[in-house]
Amino acid sequence: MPIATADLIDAVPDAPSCDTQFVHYGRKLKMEGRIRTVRVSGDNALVKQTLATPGAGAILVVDGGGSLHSALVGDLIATSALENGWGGLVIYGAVRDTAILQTLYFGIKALGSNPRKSAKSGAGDVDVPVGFGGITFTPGHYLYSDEDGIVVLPEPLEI
Ligand SMILES: O=C([O-])CC(=O)C(=O)O
Repeated sequence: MPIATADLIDAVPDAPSCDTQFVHYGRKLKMEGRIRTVRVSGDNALVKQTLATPGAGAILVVDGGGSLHSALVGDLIATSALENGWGGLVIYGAVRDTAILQTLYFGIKALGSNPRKSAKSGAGDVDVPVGFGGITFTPGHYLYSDEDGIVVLPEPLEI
């Protein structure tokens, strides 16, 4: 049973928790793992490319600038992430194909949805620190996410 984020914060009161309110789109509501990141603006080629590589249990945090104008992930990219061993997705932006996403046993948090697809130029950055909701998501740090929210620590808590 993974540690609940509320218990984690009680144990480490200074741990950063994300103020952004996300919607769960996948069936898996609890996820944890090392952080990897992508920062993009209305373009999801780097998201797709990154999630096509082995995830080794990492959580991909996608900083889409909070834009809900186009979807950064749909069912094909989410399925690819699941099949490549990613631990889950936190998307500061939109998804689509949500009826299918909710059938996947995979952690997918996003701000909302939009059926419009994103551009595919490949612009953006991979594995840079990104920030939203008052906290920084640093590649290599450890992320816990559940129904209550998201907490990050430099290293997983030893209990
Ligand atoms: O390809 C895209 O832009 C997103 C999408 O629809 C999918 O992942 O199925």
